[in-house]
Amino acid sequence: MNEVIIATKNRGKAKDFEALLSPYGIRVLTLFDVAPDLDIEETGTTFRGNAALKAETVAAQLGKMVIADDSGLSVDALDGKPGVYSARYSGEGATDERNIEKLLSDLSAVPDEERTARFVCVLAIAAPGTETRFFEGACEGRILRAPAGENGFGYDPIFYVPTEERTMAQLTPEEKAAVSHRGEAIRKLEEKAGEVFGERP
Ligand SMILES: O=c1[nH]c(=O)c2ncn([C@@H]3O[C@H](COP(=O)(O)OP(=O)(O)OP(=O)(O)O)[C@@H](O)[C@H]3O)c2[nH]1
Ligand SMILES: [Mg+2]
Repeated sequence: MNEVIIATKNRGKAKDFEALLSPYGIRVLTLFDVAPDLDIEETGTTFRGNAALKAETVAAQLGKMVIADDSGLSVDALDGKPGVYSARYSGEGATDERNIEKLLSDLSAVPDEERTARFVCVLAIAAPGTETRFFEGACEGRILRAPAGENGFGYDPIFYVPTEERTMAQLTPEEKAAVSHRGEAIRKLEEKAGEVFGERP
């Protein structure tokens, strides 16, 4: 297993996967490499549903094993929002910057001690003729009042990780991999690598 197809068009996620999988000598291919014209509408209402949709659509199209990641930010003071809508939170033409702006504005009246949140990641692994499998991870943190840090993507600059005493965007890719929701999900997958990918010869 030298290559893994991740059914994503999010370059930030792809970088996270590269940091997570390069230590194993695994090269990451994304939809930009294998199916650039494919746009999958995320019609699900759960991370699991959307992860399955993305992985199964691409696996069926390519006839190969494919991993998809559906993930997002769940903010307690907003009853779990933006959740599965994290990428689209600021509406049509959403960007990471606009999503951050909207979230900070929605939370402007929320006191520091009530700004708890978690990142959630569900990985789905699909292959033709097999049952799709799922691996989940989460990372607890707090939403700051202003961005800090240049690394990562999405909401990373406003997501403070108490155990690291920095935002997710202030961590190196390796540090993020060690504490992130995506890292936890990948490590759970890894424990089952033999079952998922087949035993190495
Ligand atoms: O700061 C962040 N650090 C992270 O580590 C992270 N992981 C997820 N997110 C947010 O949740 C959306 C996923 O939505 P999502 O799973 O549909 O992915 P996406 O639409 O961006 O790409 P694709 O994989 O679907 O092609 C992303 O866009 C981000 O807003 C993150 N934000
Ligand atoms: Mg998406």
